[in-house]
Amino acid sequence: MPLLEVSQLQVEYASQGVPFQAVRGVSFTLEDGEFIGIVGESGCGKSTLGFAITRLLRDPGHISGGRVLFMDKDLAQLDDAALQPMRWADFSIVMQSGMNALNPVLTIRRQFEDAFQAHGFRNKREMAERIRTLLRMVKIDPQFADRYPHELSGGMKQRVSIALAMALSPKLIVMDEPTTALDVVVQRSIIQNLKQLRREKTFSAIFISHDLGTVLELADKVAVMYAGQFMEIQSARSILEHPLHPYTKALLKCFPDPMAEHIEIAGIPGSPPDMKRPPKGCPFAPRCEFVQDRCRDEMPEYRRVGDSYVACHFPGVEGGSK
Ligand SMILES: Nc1ncnc2c1ncn2[C@@H]1O[C@H](COP(=O)(O)OP(=O)(O)OP(=O)(O)O)[C@@H](O)[C@H]1O
Repeated sequence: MPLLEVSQLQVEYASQGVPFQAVRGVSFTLEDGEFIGIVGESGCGKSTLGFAITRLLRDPGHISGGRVLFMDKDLAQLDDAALQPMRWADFSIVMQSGMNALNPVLTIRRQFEDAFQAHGFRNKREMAERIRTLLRMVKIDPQFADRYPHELSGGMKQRVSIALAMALSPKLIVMDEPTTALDVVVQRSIIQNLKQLRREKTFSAIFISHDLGTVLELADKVAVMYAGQFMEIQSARSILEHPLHPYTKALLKCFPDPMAEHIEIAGIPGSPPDMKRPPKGCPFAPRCEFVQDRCRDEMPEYRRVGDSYVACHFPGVEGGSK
C-alpha cells in the first residue's frame, strides 16, 4: 500500500461569492521514501494542493471532494483534534521561503522545544542534543540555536525550517518552493543539502516548485500541473527524453540546456485560463501547438500510458495541425 494516496482531490475557493475550483480532481500515489515534484506556472494550484494535503487551507479555501489517504486515515475527513497529533510527527511542511514560518519572538531552540514538547518529549538534555544534530544536518552551527529568527539570514532561516520539519522524523514532508526567494548561490547549497538528506533519510516528499530543473534534480517522479489539474506524471528519468503532454514539452523548452552552445529560453505564448471560467475542453488547448478540434470540445481523460499518466487526447505527438 502506498504511503499516500490522493484521489480526485478538489479544492474550492469562494471568491467574492463566486466559488471556483483551484484544484480539479488531482490523483497520485507516493510510496515510502519516494519524492514527487510538482511543477507548473504560477497560479496553477500547486500551493493550494500542498495546503490541502496538509490540511492547512484557510478560508475561503476548502476541500470540496476527494480523498487524501495517509497512514490508513483520510486526512480530508479529519478534524483539528485528530490532525494535531499527526502534525510534525507524521507529516510536516516547509513553507515558501518568503513566508517566514518561524515565530519571530521565540529563539530557534524554543521553536524546536515546542514541537518536541507537543509530542511528549520532556528531557531538556536529550532535546538539546537532538537540536544540535538537526542544525548540523542542515549545515548550521548549533550555537545559532539561541538566536532569534531576525538574527539569521534568509537562507539560514530556510535551513532551520527544513530542520524543524524533520525534527520528529515524519514520514512525509511537503516542501512548497523552499528555495525560491533565496539567491542562486544559497539555493544551490540548500538543494545540495536536500539531496544529501534524501539519501540518508527515510522520508517521502512532495516538492513543489515552478523550477523544473530543481525538481528534476531531486524528485523520483514529476507531476506537471496546469489549471488545477495534473496533465502528466512521469519518472524524472524519462520525462526529459519523452515528455507526453504538449504542456510538459513547452515547459521543458523554458529550461535551457546548460551544455548547449547557444542558450535560447522560450516562454510559453498565451496565459493560463481564468479558473472562474474554465474552458470546456482541454485547458491547455488555446496555447497548444498540437491542438486538434477534439481538444477544444472534450476534456481528455487522465489515463495511464505505460508507466506514466497523462491527460491528453494525443499524448507524445510530434506534429499536429492548428
Ligand atoms: N486565499 C485565496 N483566495 C482565493 N483564491 C485563491 C487564494 N489562494 C489562491 N487562490 C487562487 O487559487 C489559484 C491557485 O493558486 P496557488 O497559489 O495554489 O497557485 P501556485 O501554482 O502555487 O502559484 P504560485 O507558484 O504563484 O504560488 C489561483 O487562481 C489563485 O489566485
